[in-house]
Amino acid sequence: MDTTEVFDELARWARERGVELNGVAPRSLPDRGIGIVATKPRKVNDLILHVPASALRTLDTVRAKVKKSLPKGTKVHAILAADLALDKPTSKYAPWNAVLPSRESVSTHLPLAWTDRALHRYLPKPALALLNKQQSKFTRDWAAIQQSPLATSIPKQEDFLYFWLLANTRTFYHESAQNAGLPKDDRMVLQPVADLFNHADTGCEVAFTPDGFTITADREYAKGDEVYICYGKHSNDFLLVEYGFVLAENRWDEVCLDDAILPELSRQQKAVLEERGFLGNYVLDQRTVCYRTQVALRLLCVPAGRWERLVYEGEDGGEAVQQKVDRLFVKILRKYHGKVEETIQELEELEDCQSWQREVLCLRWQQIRGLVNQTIERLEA
Ligand SMILES: C[S@@+](CC[C@H](N)C(=O)[O-])C[C@H]1O[C@@H](n2cnc3c(N)ncnc32)[C@H](O)[C@@H]1O
Repeated sequence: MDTTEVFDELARWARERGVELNGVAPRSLPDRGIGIVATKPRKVNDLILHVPASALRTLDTVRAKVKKSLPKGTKVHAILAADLALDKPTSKYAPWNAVLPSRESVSTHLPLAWTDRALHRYLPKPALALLNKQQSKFTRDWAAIQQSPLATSIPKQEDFLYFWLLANTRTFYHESAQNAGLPKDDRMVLQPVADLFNHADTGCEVAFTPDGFTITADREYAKGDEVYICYGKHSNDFLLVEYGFVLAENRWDEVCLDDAILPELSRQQKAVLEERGFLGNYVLDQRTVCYRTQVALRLLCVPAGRWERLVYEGEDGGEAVQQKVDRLFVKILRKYHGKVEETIQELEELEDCQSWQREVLCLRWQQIRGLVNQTIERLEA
């Protein structure tokens, strides 16, 4: 079957299960696999997709054998991944499975699956922290599989990782009578066709009731336009680790400045900040420098006693302190800019990695450099 036939077959199969696609259809798109495109003009508030609860893949649709085999307390994420892994080509989900991204695509794009783990050291600090959390969850879930009778059916870790990452990138949060008693992070479901929408920082409205999901147009779409949803107000570090891409334009993006500011602080200053709950997690976005950063910079600019008054009595220290803080901040940002440049250069010279991985890491650091530059210019204006 060619791709058009595969998409037509999916749409037919989905409609048979009560899914309504109104003037949208899946298409292959450059650099982002499959996406959803308007097949006729769409107006604001048009209902473009409805997926009834009966068409969802949930804990309740998982084969009894899978559920029974896994230890009590296994996360729904792992259960769905195991169920996907055990699907045969003749599965009733075959037309849906036919549009899943390939193993190669997943292992190229998602950092947890990168075979060259040395590349992880080029992830910005928040991305690396997220990756480490993801790794712990995967290790826990893989241990559950290995302890169970499913270990013989899913013997290879890389196979389970592929399906685990599919579940990670394609599930939606859903509340129903069936999952009401479960922890929030276990209320995960897979839904056909809706899982083909790509992400933008603003997108169509996704809503659910116990009866299913609806996706409604957030604006007008011309025939041929790609229709996006927004997976959440995510930074590019988050998108890179959780979904394997970064956006060129992302109004929710932010940059962590810990590697710029922490080296400027003495051990004693770090202890003071730690005690007061202000050590680390310094963040810059397109418009603002976070309050935590302002607090840390003030400690570098005024005597400790005055700093206490500034922080605890809500004084900002006036124009004179702010100017001192801004001058110091520019100096710190310039130094950090140099480090970012070095990272970009190192990445550009990397040879033993896939070009996409080098490019996405370079792009991320170029975005960080851009935000740092923009802030220097704003402070100096
Ligand atoms: C829920 S799926 C969306 C459908 C997916 N494109 C596919 O081919 O099946 C999420 C995945 O789509 C890709 N994706 C979503 N939005 C993207 C975007 N704006 N740019 C590039 N890739 C995107 C990422 O690979 C992500 O992990």
